[in-house]
Amino acid sequence: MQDLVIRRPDDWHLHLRDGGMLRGVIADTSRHFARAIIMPNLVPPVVTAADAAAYRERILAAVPAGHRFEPLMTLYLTESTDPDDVEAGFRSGLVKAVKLYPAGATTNSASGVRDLEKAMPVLERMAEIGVPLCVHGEVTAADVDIFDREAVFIETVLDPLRRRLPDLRITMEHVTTKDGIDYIKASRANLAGSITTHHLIINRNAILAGGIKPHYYCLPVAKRESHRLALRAAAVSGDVRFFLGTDSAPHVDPLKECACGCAGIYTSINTLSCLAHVFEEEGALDRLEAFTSLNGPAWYGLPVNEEIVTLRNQKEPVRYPAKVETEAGPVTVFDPMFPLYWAVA
Ligand SMILES: NC(=O)N[C@@H](CC(=O)O)C(=O)O
Ligand SMILES: [Zn+2]
Ligand SMILES: [Zn+2]
Repeated sequence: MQDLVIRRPDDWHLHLRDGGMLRGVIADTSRHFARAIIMPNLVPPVVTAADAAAYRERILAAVPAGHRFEPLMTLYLTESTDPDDVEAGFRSGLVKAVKLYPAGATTNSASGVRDLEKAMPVLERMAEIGVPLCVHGEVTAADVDIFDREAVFIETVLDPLRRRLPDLRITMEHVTTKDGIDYIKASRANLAGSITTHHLIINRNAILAGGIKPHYYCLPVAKRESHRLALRAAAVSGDVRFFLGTDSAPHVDPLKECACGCAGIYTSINTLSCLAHVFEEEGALDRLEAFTSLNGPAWYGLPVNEEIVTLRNQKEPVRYPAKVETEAGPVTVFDPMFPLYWAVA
């Protein structure tokens, strides 16, 4: 038996939803993670600081007694977001980042930004006062191949935006390509990237080979193997610009197992076991803590957690449920397709 002791992790990209789903999934995060950047893509989205304050209260009310968990709130950027509201929310400590969803890019992104020009006043204010912009980095043009959407976003949206507002701090969330990794590595400042658990484990074969597997479908969609290897290399490198954002995104099974299944993979419950497995495979267990617990706080300007968690390498595979039952319905848990031996003690 081998133990690995790390500072308690944070999740820098998480979907908790609301109501019965929130109540059903929150414990899987708050059991292991101290904090999480909470995605604002509810229906309707979290657009104002008042919305974020109310959502934060609903999250805290759902955290089980005895768990300590701090939700880090974000605002959903729209073409009519008020710069003063963002500034007031940020200065009060409530709002940690603003999230850019290109309209139609992903789940619940219909109210996202169509014309970035319209959002320039708020982006300028954010650059001025240091509010990070989290981006879902995919273009939505129908003529761009879905596997190229991240690379095209970098070239046509992200890079021009960074040249125009070099002081804007941008988190490229759920990076899925070597293009994204290389772009972040080449940047001098003000750019970082989060990487999900599942994109370190699956490539697009998981979705498409041997039958269509909706529980491996998420956005940005998993790419070919060379990209997965680039993500792994970045995650285990210790480079401060890369950190964990699980993008754990629960949907009830009926909404995934149908003719037009929605995007999202639920990993909160077994993420740390999966990550320890990946880092062990890469001979980088000593850098797991940087990825899960150090680099994210450094980027967001927050203290690292003082609490620790112990990961224990056990003989028997870790047991976790195939589905989480919530009041909203069953949610299938990410299956890495290999047994996990690192348990959170
Ligand atoms: N990642 C996903 O596949 N889905 C997310 C949205 C997102 O992060 O793009 C969701 O809200 O379900
Ligand atoms: Zn996204
Ligand atoms: Zn997400």
